[in-house]
Amino acid sequence: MKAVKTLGQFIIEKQADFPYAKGELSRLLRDIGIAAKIVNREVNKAGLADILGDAGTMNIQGEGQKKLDVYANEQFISALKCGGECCMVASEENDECIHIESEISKDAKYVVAIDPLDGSSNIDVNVGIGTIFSIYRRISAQGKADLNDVLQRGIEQVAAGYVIYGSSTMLVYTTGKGVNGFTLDPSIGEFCLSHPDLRIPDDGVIYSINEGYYSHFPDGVKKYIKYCQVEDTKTQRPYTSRYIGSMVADLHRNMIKGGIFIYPLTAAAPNGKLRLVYECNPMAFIIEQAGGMASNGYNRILELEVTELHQRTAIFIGSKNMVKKAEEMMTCFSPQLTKKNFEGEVCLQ
Ligand SMILES: O=P(O)(O)OC[C@H]1O[C@](O)(COP(=O)(O)O)[C@@H](O)[C@@H]1O
Ligand SMILES: [Mg+2]
Ligand SMILES: [Mg+2]
Repeated sequence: MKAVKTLGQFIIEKQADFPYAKGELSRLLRDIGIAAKIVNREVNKAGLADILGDAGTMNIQGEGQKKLDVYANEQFISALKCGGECCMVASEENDECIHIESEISKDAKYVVAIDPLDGSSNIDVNVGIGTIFSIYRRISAQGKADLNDVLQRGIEQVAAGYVIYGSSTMLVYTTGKGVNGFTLDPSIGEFCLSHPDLRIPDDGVIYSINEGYYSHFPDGVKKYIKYCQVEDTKTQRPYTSRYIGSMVADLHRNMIKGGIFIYPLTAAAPNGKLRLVYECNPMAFIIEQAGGMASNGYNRILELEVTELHQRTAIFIGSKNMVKKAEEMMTCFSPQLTKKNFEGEVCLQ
């Protein structure tokens, strides 16, 4: 019989990798795991629990919030407050950082950035959704943490992970020593190790991009899409197009099967849509740790300067050789695309 290893057991075992650590990061990961289970419980009975639909409020980015966005945000923040290992949270759903100044958190060393519910447009239709989190060590001196603690470049992340609420619920995370995946066993209420040492294939046959915006894409992206569609038996093209519209679900599939996920700058979103701090950096850390690559079309996502909490970026992420090919197309057909020169770009049809 195969022995079951729970997330809690795994975290404790892995603490040996950090001999000088005192267990704070382990407890922080445990707190996130607890909140994920609570959110999962609501997601699983969403149609019954008056938790579908709009909350009637907007976040700072002008996006209408769903009830589940608000619920998940509250649950993760509350778990981080109760856990005592986090001094500040940055969330997609809050304009400003939330300071945690309770007695138990006053010496906390970590800050957390979170997208509590990723794939909001899929909530009401029972399609895979997720949570994304990123953990940094605070860099400010004692006292109240400040914005700079969370505006660190992605390479400074201590840990990152995602939860996917799909046909099963999984928590996948890295602390910079590979990637491990845990499936929630509902019968015992525990995340159990199911995908040890996850690796993304170097090549893949799946490309994921919202092709409905094709006419708004930069020329480099259009050329790459055409490349994906051209018949070539040697490289197994044409590739398959798969787009769920939840970054977590699209990337999780590509992680397992191999593939690329792209959300470029578009004429309608000239800064990109996805957020660097709590969507792109954590996913880039995970994918790189699994052997993949993440770029904004020209540069490594993890090395981008972070100047704003809700900063957006273009992203090309997934199997190494696919991302390299897409970068090649960007460099050739849309060299150094920025918001400024993109607005005037004449797009190829
Ligand atoms: O509908 P679009 O423009 O294709 O955007 C889909 C993308 O937006 C997101 O839903 C944004 O995330 P949120 O739901 O957290 O705002 C991604 O998960 C997804 O990849
Ligand atoms: Mg999101
Ligand atoms: Mg979200």
